[in-house]
Parts: sequence; structure tokens; C-alpha cells
Amino acid sequence: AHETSHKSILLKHPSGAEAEVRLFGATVTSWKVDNTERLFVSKDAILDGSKAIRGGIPVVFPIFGTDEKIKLPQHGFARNSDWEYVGLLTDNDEVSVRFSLKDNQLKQSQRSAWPHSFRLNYTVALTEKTLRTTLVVKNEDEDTFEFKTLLHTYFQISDISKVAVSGLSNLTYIDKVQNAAKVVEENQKVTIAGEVDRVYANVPEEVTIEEDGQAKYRIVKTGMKDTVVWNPWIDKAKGMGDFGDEEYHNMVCVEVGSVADWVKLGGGQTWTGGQVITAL
Ligand SMILES: O=P(O)(O)OC[C@H]1O[C@H](O)[C@H](O)[C@@H](O)[C@@H]1O
Repeated sequence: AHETSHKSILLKHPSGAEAEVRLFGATVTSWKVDNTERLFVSKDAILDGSKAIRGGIPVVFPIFGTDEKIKLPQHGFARNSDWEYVGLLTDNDEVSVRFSLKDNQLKQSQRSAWPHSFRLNYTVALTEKTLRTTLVVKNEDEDTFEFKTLLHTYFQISDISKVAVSGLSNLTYIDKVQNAAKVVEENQKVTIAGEVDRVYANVPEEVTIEEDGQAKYRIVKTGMKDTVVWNPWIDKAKGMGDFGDEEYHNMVCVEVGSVADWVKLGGGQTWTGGQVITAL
């Protein structure tokens, strides 16, 4: 299985925009607009399929974090599974690639931890300035199952002290740095001057990441209820073997997902969620 983890698909758009997606975890590991890399991948990221890639856009499914009842590694199995390449598509101005992950592709330990029949279809689509990542979850069981899912996007920035995230004001967030306290966001713009790890619930569809007062990325989510803002800062950065001690200066994670509550999906039903990110 490891040999496929090195396989990647390079999407090229006529405008020159590019995206690279690895079969391992269906992880987008590069997104270039105007010849500039817009995603952060750690220089120490492990790319041999032995653990989830530290950067790009890992797909988090069927759990977010860990769960005392569901014995899966943190953030579930999707980001460290070998997905199947389904095909490439050019439709109007979009160049896209599709991957799938089915329950019978999982390791036995994963299937027994989350014993449901399912199929995931994941599309990565490129236009000149946008990257769209859409996940479709199909419940192929008779019975309802529930899951949490999130697109763990690492945005490339040049200086975390100049970053502001707008579109989150007046929302309630769970602050993982304050023992999961519920806090109302009173700032128009969220800035980062220390470890930040927050799950904002019921977030409007559009959030913007600014740097030095300039809007750099726009994130428009569909079907996803929540948005996580994460920066590990100094101590957590030192504690991650696959993340450089100083790299927290150059990334911010703004992660669209449905993670505050479980998504319930009836037998035979499908669920769709995703994001369109724009390089501004
Ligand atoms: O190290 P990982 O399993 O990739 O998790 C990295 C981070 O993911 C999310 O952002 C969570 O909110 C954080 O609590 C976690 O530290």
C-alpha cells in the first residue's frame, strides 16, 4: 500500500495555476497561483505514508480529535489511508480530480473501530484563482451512522503576527486552550499572539484571512457548520516532530468542518460538504 502513498496527481489550469494531490489521504500538498505556493507543508512533513501529512489539506473523517468510544487515531482514518484515483475532469473553467475511499479499503482495525459501510468521494477542482475541495459521504448501510468531518487547511502566510481572520465576530467558540471553555468572539478580527485552538460553531459561509491589512485568502464553505482556527505557537511547535520549531510563524489553519456535533446520515443517504478557497 505504501507505494501508492508516493503517487500524486498534478492538476494544471490553463492560467498556470497548479495543485498537487497525493493519493495518500487525498491530501492536497500544493496549490500554486501566480507561481506562488499558497498552502503550507512543513519541511519536516513525513511523506512516506507512515503518518498523516503535516500540511496542505488533510481530510479529517469520521472523527475530529479523539473519541473515547471510537478507537481511531486522532482525526480518523481518511487522512492516512490510500485513496483510489477515480479520474480527471475538465468542466467549463474547472480542472478537477476525483478520489474515493470505501470501507473495504480500510485496515481491519479501522473497520472494527468504525464498523459502517460507506463511500467517500472527494473532488479537488482548480480555476485560475480558486481551489475547491468537496467531500461526498455515502452511507451504504441500512442503518443511520454519524460522523464528524473537517478539511484541515494549512494556509501559507509570511508572518503570523500580521494575520487577522475576519468573519467570526459575535460567534461562540470552544476554546481548546482554555479547557474547552465557551467564549463569545468580541473581536471583529481574530489575531494570533499565542497558541490558538478554537472551534467556532455555526459560522457564516465566508471567512477571510488577512495579512498586514490585506485580504489574502477567502474561504467560502458549503454544508460545513463550523470553523476551527489553529496555530500551535512555540511549545506545541517544538512538541511536533514533523513540524519545524519556527514554522508557526508561517502558517495558520482555518479549517471548515462539521465537528461541534455529529452529522447523522441515514442508510443510503449522501451528505456533501466543502469549501472554495480563493487566493486574493
Ligand atoms: O497533530 P494533528 O493530529 O494533525 O492535529 C493538529 C491540530 O488539529 C486541529 O487543528 C485541532 O483543533 C488541534 O487541537 C490539533 O492539534
